[in-house]
Amino acid sequence: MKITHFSLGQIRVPLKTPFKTALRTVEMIEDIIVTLHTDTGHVGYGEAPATAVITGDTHGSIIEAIRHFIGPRLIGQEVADLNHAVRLIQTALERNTSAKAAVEIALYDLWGQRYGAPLYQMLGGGEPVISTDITISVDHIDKMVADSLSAIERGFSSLKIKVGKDIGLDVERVKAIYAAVEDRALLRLDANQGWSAKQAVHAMHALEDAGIRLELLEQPVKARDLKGLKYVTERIHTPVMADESVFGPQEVLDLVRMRAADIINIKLMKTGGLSGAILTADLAALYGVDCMIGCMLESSISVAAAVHLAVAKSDIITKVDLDGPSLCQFDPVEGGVMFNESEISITDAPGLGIRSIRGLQSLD
Ligand SMILES: C[C@H](N)C(=O)N[C@H](CCC(=O)O)C(=O)O
Ligand SMILES: [Mg+2]
Repeated sequence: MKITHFSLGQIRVPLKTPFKTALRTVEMIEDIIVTLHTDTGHVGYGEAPATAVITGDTHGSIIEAIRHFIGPRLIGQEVADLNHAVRLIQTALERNTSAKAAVEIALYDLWGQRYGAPLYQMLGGGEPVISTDITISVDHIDKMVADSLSAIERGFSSLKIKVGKDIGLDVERVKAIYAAVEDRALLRLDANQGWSAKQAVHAMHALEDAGIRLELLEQPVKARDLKGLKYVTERIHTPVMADESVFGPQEVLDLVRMRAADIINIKLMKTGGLSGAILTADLAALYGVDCMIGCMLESSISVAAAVHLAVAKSDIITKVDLDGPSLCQFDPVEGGVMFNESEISITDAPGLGIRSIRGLQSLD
């Protein structure tokens, strides 16, 4: 099975409710889709969101990176020579992790199809069912409480509460949600870099002293502020997770050396795809650092790849934040992974199992 050509497209999927974090507000997923075609008639699909505030990737940079740097290198490559093709992708240009991730995902999709097996089996197997949390956007307190209760009614037992907008209000937000939810869901906080280290410690002490038990606090301080992250980690009881501070293996090593956080959030769009995510997870495991698998605002194309990885690495990846598809008004994918609110399951279909993508607009 050889890659003959590639094509680029875009999907637009409105969100059920605006996604609001300390970094940005988004109402629609508008991701770039890459399709790899082969001489056997098989197609592989990948997806990249333009999360400029985190990865630096824009629609323009993703298209340019794939069209002129990464895609042409894959023409004529044998899918079975996976490691060689991955190397071509990863060395095509610096950074551009979302563009690399999209192409890698499409390649791994083909790799599974080449051997007639679902991707998770190719990656080592596992129980093909996982459950995800759901994000509660930062908003007025009443709205966040209502959104949390509605998520519980939809069957979610783990809520990722976005904070980081206003320190005083954030404490009140979490207290109100905690009281309303009672013990029906586990709460995770994500400040998306919105606090200073001192503010984070102050806020978390206020919550901990009030008897509020939280599963973890994600990325309280600026991405580059590893000293600040360490300052927070050393002073609060709640485990601290690094997200924007850790893209791949290099940052895992920095984090481990400094003992700056307890957990890391692995995302395919930060690692440049599955190969980097596997390396990152294995390295974290070597140092006893717990892992979450997360996503950006992605639909069920690239999130499917993360699901396959989560299943195959469930011994290392113990926390799941793959709620992108649950935030969408509709699923643009025919086939593939089944997203049913908090429950995510994988069928026996080879690769990612994607049969077609609805509403895919060509960019060629
Ligand atoms: C969608 C996911 N639950 C999430 O919250 N991801 C964010 C970044 C998403 C974005 O801004 O596109 C995170 O973990 O920080
Ligand atoms: Mg985060």
